[in-house]
Amino acid sequence: MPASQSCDILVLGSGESGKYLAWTMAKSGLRVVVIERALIGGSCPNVACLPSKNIIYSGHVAALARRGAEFGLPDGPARVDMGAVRERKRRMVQDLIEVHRRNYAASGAALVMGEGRLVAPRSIEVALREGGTQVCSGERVFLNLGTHAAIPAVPGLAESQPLTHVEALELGVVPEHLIVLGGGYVGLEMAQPWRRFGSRVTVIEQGPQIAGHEDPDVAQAITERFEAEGIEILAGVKPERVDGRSGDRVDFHVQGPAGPQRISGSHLLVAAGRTPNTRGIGLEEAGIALDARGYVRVNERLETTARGVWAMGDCAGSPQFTHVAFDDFRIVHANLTGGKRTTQGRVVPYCMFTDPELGRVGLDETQARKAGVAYRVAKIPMAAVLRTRTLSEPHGFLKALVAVDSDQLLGFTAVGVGAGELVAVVQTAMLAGLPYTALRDSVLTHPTMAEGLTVLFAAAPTPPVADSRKRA
Ligand SMILES: Cc1cc2nc3c(=O)[nH]c(=O)nc-3n(C[C@H](O)[C@H](O)[C@H](O)COP(=O)(O)OP(=O)(O)OC[C@H]3O[C@@H](n4cnc5c(N)ncnc54)[C@H](O)[C@@H]3O)c2cc1C
Ligand SMILES: NC(=O)c1ccc[n+]([C@@H]2O[C@H](COP(=O)([O-])OP(=O)(O)OC[C@H]3O[C@@H](n4cnc5c(N)ncnc54)[C@H](O)[C@@H]3O)[C@@H](O)[C@H]2O)c1
Repeated sequence: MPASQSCDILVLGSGESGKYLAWTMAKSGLRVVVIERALIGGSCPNVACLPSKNIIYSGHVAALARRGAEFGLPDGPARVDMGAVRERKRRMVQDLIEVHRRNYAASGAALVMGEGRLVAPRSIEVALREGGTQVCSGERVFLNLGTHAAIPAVPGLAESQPLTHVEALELGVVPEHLIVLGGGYVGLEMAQPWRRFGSRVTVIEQGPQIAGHEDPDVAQAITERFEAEGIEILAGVKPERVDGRSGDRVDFHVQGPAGPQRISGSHLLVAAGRTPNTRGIGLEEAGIALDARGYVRVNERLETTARGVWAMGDCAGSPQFTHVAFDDFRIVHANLTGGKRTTQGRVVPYCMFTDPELGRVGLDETQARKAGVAYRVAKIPMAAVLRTRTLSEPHGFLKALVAVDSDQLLGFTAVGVGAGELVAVVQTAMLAGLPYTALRDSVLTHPTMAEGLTVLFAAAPTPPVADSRKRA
């Protein structure tokens, strides 16, 4: 390997945006180099979305097995073999890595394994994994650095060597009592499978509710289901101190509404937000400005403050979803090839893969009120969607916000089975500019979850009905 090499396109980080840019540009004939320190393909296939959904599904199967008698089968085995659960996940991850390797080979993009550090705006020194260093320079440089789990400044927390999602997804044992710090996406998605594998689980959340970015009825529906499974939720508590070591014994001291409280567990998982991987790698020295939270400062075309340098995905402060990181790639690619795309106004749906799932697109009530947008609400319980009766999964609700002075769809929230798939249906209608009545009046297949949208939108109050409207 040469001690230095130059190329047309130099990508630091092989995450979702970086790898697609690399493969696409290499296929168009450009010389492309990608520098990656550890995760071929980035977080999503290795340590985040896909392995977590794999483990979550094992938890789902365990929960169903325990409900076997309800479905006319003898009770399933109570014991879960965590080694086998982990093995299924590892096989999937390994297969995905192979798919990535093949994509690199087929595209012609070079993958250099090592830790990169900017030594000039468009030059990166790589501490190679195999030993030694190499300097790579690019005509254009693309940062796709991602984030890692933040460790809040709670006394004793770092010393307790808590698990993050990375280590939790590699657990080969069922913790006796898992304490989860943070009741957001990662905390909630990770709390439930371990409960289903047999752990006692306690979630500690400093905000007044779990799923803090959602309407209170969403948080309430998820809390009810979690508590029904025996997950203990402590919301609105202030973490004060941690004693002990995760994997052995941990004493978590919090200040709650009823006074001080100690939660003792065997393992501690931190799921309290993310920190960008931008520090200590020469970005600011190379003229690439960071914002106050350490994310790379970019404009709506994802250009950084240094000429010829772009940032994409989580590290650029984009909404932290793989589908957004992918769209960041599309925006940059479009602009490099004569198009004019920006991050402005894009519709970003998401799904939290708890059971019940939470799917959302557009505004919820809290956001609409805050933005001063007048709306009417259609809301039905999931039990009104007949498909949920066939599945014995009647929990949750569907809720849509529709404009007061038109039939425009403003937003949609689904809590329940299949929520993530339902969101795509409403999102498509929103992107097409369809009125809500188009979904209400469609002939949708019976009995599907999507059919529930006809029931939901039939429940939308028709203006003018003064007392069924809500105004900001
Ligand atoms: C547990 C968990 C579950 C999630 N589930 C979902 C989900 O279901 N759906 C969803 O849409 N989103 C999910 N997310 C969010 C999603 O994983 C991220 O938004 C997405 O992976 C970000 O992609 P990215 O390309 O920005 O960064 P990443 O995929 O993190 O890629 C950055 C890459 O840069 C490399 N790197 C960093 N610094 C250097 C350096 N100095 N030198 C060399 N290489 C470097 C890293 O090793 C990494 O491979 C989840 C996140 C977590 C933590
Ligand atoms: N299904 C998905 O799409 C999915 C899944 C996982 C993660 N993600 C992405 O990853 C991002 C990060 O997820 P996350 O769960 O780490 O962050 P988050 O922001 O979603 O949740 C963190 C939670 O921890 C709480 N918290 C922070 N500090 C605390 C403290 N000291 N004590 C108690 N509680 C504290 C916050 O109030 C918040 O509720 C998400 O915002 C999301 O974009 C997406």
